Amino acid sequence: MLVVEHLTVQLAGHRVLTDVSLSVQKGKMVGVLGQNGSGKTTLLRAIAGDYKVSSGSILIEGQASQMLSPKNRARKLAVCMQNHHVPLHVTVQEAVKLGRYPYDHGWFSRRSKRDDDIVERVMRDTDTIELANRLIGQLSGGEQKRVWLAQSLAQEPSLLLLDEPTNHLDIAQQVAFMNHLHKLQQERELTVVIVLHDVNMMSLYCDEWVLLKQGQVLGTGAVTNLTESLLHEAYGVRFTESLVPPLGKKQFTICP
Ligand SMILES: Nc1ncnc2c1ncn2[C@@H]1O[C@H](COP(=O)(O)OP(=O)(O)OP(=O)(O)O)[C@@H](O)[C@H]1O
Repeated sequence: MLVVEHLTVQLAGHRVLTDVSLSVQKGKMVGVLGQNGSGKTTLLRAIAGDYKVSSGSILIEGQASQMLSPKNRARKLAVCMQNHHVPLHVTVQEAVKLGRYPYDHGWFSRRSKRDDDIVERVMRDTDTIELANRLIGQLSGGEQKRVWLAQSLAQEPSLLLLDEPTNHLDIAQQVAFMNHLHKLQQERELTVVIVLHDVNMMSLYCDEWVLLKQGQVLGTGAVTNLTESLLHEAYGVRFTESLVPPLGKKQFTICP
């Protein structure tokens, strides 16, 4: 579904990503990990077509990302970055409707019944329907994040790129957000690439991981293959790993 091969990206004359390769199958959720400045956001932005690629290739459903028109790209992939633009004065419903822009035709295009149905459906799926008439500026951080997820889903993407979507959320809100995302991923066979700082959250919800260090891939694989020694190599911090029996998932404890 997504294939990145030997990707190198330079920004302001500095090489930020070097020879990055990864491939993500349809319907899988991949967690991108790594220290601050290791290149996680740059990788997402390069996949989203925001950055020029110095060398290598990015294929989305077999098509070169760079060759897609902005509207075509927006029908295939939706992006929710850390610094998501927040129009505080619009209602939740208006904000979600903006997600239908890839399907507009011309300047004065009218929204169809299908557009309205999709907006309603994604608002139900993300538990934002009750907030429909509230102003964005009056929502909590967690509620706002669910609205951005709804807006992204309104694009009907097959690929969703999320940059630290649970940042600044309390534990309950983090779990609620990840549960929503996981359910949607399963139900719609959504492919998700998600940047997370929380290794344990990644292990609980993702199918695979990619670990970056100084713009290069230190390792990648199924969640069960992530090890304390790789994490130590990436972060310089010691971890001990344990298996949570009912879930069959690894969790990592920091050893200061
Ligand atoms: N537009 C830019 N121009 C020049 N350098 C940039 C630009 N954006 C990022 N960088 C540099 O590229 C490197 C990787 O940045 P990036 O934001 O991708 O890291 P990150 O892993 O997402 O970090 P964080 O966890 O702090 O969000 C950093 O050294 C950063 O300073």
